[in-house]
Amino acid sequence: MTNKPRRSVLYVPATNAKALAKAGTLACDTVIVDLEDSVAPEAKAEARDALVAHFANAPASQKETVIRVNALETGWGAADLAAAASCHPDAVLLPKVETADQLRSARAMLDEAGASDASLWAMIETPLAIVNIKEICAVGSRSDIRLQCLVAGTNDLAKETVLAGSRARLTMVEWLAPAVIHAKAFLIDILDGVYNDFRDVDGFAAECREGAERGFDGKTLIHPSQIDVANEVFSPSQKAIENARAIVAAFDHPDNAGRGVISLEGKMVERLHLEMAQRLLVKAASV
Ligand SMILES: CC(C)(COP(=O)(O)OP(=O)(O)OC[C@H]1O[C@@H](n2cnc3c(N)ncnc32)[C@H](O)[C@@H]1OP(=O)(O)O)[C@@H](O)C(=O)NCCC(=O)NCCSC(=O)C[C@H](O)C(=O)O
Ligand SMILES: [Mg+2]
Repeated sequence: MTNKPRRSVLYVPATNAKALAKAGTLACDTVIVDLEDSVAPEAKAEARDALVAHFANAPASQKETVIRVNALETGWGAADLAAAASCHPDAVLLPKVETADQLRSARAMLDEAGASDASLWAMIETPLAIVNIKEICAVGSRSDIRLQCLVAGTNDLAKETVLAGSRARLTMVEWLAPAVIHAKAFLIDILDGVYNDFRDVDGFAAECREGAERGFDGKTLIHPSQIDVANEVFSPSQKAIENARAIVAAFDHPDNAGRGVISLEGKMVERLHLEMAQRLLVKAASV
């Protein structure tokens, strides 16, 4: 887990030069340049060339940049990883991760290619990934692997599990709950999946709020119109910030020195709440 805000994480197909140029100007926290599902099989080589050209020419930016490669098991994965390594992104996102060995292999290839500064991210989007989530997180959180973020792949998970109908989102979050729990246990960030109906602003906002309540650190996005809502929902609210400041101030008061529990506005507040308040203020300062 880092203090980096990852409220709004926008996918951009590597083949879409116009969108790539635009992405650098947008208010999203992170951009994922995609070589995988948004690129047709016959355009994979062209996408790789476009990726390298983009990184060579893009103006320097403070925005976190991630490259999603094709799985190493495909015919494109190794060449994608080599191209990604040459771009020196902040992270490489591996799709369809199902075992810890896939993380070890990708880490070794990146290190060998001189990209040991890039961290790993992993898509969780198949039933086997959920089954193996503990091992994926345990190995991934080691300092020699540096798995920083899990990303829910809700389209692939729906395809694999044939989720459909009015309760599909509810069932989806039940499927994803083990990933959220293990991400928290191993201090790895976790991002919610995409909302395909990008014209449905209310539905998107509702899904963001639900994801935040369930413990996701941010939302993956497919369209610029989704950025502002995600930034707002995944930022600490003004009310939460004021409450956190009041807790910190109360514990700083000389009358409360050495006390483990105090009363604040009619509520019991313990030192664990102080830690939570401090963490929230750090997060608020980072966005
Ligand atoms: C979904 C889209 C194909 C829609 O594209 P389009 O019809 O061109 O949208 P608009 O005309 O409304 O675009 C308005 C302007 O915004 C720019 N734009 C659009 N999308 C992006 C973007 N993602 N990043 C940056 N800029 C973007 C357009 O260029 C227009 O600009 P301008 O003309 O200057 O006003 C398209 O949005 C799109 O391709 N989105 C990303 C799709 C993608 O990457 N999919 C893969 C990731 S999803 C996934 O695979 C998740 C996971 O694996 C799973 O299993 O769930
Ligand atoms: Mg997917």
